[in-house]
Amino acid sequence: MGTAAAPRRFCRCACFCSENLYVARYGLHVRFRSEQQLRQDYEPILRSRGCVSPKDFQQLLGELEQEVERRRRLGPESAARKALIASSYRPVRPEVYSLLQESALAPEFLAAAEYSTLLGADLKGLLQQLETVSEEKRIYRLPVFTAPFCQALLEELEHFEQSDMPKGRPNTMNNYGVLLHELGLDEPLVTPLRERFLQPLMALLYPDCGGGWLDSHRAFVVKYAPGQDRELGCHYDNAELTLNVSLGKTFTGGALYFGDLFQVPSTLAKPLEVEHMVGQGLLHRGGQLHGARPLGTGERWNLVIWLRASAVRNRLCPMCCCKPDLVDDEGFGDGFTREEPATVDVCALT
Ligand SMILES: O=C(O)CCC(=O)C(=O)O
Ligand SMILES: [Fe+2]
Repeated sequence: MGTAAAPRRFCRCACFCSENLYVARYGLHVRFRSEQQLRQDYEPILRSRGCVSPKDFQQLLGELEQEVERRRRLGPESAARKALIASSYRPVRPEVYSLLQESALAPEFLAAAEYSTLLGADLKGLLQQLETVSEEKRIYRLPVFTAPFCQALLEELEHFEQSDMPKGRPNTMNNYGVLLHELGLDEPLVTPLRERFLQPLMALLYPDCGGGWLDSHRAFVVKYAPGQDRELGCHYDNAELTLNVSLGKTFTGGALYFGDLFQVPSTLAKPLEVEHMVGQGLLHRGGQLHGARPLGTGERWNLVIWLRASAVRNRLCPMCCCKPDLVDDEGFGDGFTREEPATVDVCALT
């Protein structure tokens, strides 16, 4: 008789509360453990970016302390929002909450995923089904959803955005947007998309970055509009791999730019500019430095899926670049696990 496998517990790395804190005013990511450490590590660069007076520094310190506190509370607060949304939010497009159907996916995406599952499929063959945006940076593009599905998802996200429901924000760099798991879209939409379609594709495209070992994700929508967020600073994702799908609406500007991998010391002197194409998704390595140029006109909504492989990140946390210091977390946490993923699910065979 088979016993249902216990749901896996995911963790985050303790560095979440001390590393990579974003200070928008000075366009800087900092490590923050104490005032003394902050001064020691960042005084010259902060000064060069306009943090000059003692008052400036005290203000920065206060903001960092607040950000650390916010990060500490994030897990439980997110779970509470999710529960409230599940009990009292009324979707406008309920069909996007039903289990992902192939009819929601672009034929090109289906074909590429299907090809990837074939015995004997190889990278060369798969590349014939995708657009190579940059061979050197290993950035690829392909249509992901059908136009009607994009439209339905966008309507639903906008309806939620305008509702009075509490909203968690994607990250410290985006103040607008939606976390898909809080909305209840992980189970019907993002997890099946990852497991059935993205996994085989990523296994061929990025076998060396955990593409064949994806076991969790963090999915969110970023929104850029006049008077709201308009651009995104240069960063790398807390993910092994990323899918970024342009959902619309109509807009100008907002192109993505890509530099080198964050581990490579470089100056971002000649980044690669990549325009969005509505309905299409870009695939890139999470560690590839990137950002978004300012929006010109209109509104830009993108679905971003940070794909994670515990087998890779358990060895080295991409945020602190050390062996992760594991802390139990809600849901997928930050994709770390205490055990390695099993190659064979023995439980399911008993
Ligand atoms: O603005 C975008 O489309 C990129 C978003 C992004 O890179 C991120 O949220 O990690
Ligand atoms: Fe990103």
